[in-house]
Amino acid sequence: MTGRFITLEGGEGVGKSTQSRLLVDALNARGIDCIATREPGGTPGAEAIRSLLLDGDGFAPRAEALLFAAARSDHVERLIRPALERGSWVVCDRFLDSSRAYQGGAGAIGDDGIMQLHALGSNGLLPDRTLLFTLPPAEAKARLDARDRGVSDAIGSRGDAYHDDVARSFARLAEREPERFVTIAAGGSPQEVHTEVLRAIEPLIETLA
Ligand SMILES: Nc1ncnc2c1ncn2[C@@H]1O[C@H](COP(=O)(O)OP(=O)(O)O)[C@@H](O)[C@H]1O
Ligand SMILES: Cc1cn([C@H]2C[C@H](O)[C@@H](COP(=O)(O)OP(=O)(O)O)O2)c(=O)[nH]c1=O
Repeated sequence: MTGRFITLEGGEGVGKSTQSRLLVDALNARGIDCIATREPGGTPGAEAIRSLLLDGDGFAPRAEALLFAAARSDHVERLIRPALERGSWVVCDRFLDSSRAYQGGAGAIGDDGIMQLHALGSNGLLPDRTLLFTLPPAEAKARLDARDRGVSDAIGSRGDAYHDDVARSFARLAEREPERFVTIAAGGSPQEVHTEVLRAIEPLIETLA
């Protein structure tokens, strides 16, 4: 029996990490073995690549896309696939669709390029369900200001036009793959958003019965 693979996507500050924690706790409480992980990161090698990508001065667009794909490859091979194969569920804060939105749609690479890197790097692994959180930019910014006190990383600090493009790219992906994506308005309280998350995941839980 393989586990289920759930990813959380959206712009910075929409509440992905908060919802990831709530979801993993809820699944564990139902007796479902489940791990939380994140991208870029999740393994020692991928966390090292995360620091290169986010804490430095940045890379040329193709190198940036390759580094995200390389981090993902290590993460899939060493953590995600083994967990799924032993029957554990995996909840991942960002995954492939972040590369499609940030490097593919808003960046210079395009969707085909990102999907080619993913085919090579991670054997094309796709999530069973992807939750896309949406929030008006001003609300996301207020949450980020409170969390990070004005400090942002190499990608978060790109301008509003870039982040608007990212949001449009995410929306297009969700439109194109309605069977995998569920879009969740993230403006409510953490508990209200969590209720919507559980509603979106319920069909996967029912397949276990
Ligand atoms: N539903 C919510 N309403 C208000 N604040 C929230 C909500 N969800 C998360 N936050 C807060 O907003 C900030 C960003 O949330 P976080 O989960 O880190 O977002 P992300 O992982 O998408 O960047 C954190 O300080 C978090 O505590
Ligand atoms: C996984 C991934 C992340 N990113 C970016 C999005 C974020 O700006 C950054 C990861 O930071 P993260 O810590 O996830 O940001 P936040 O919690 O604020 O949402 O890397 C990409 O550009 N491509 C990718 O494939």
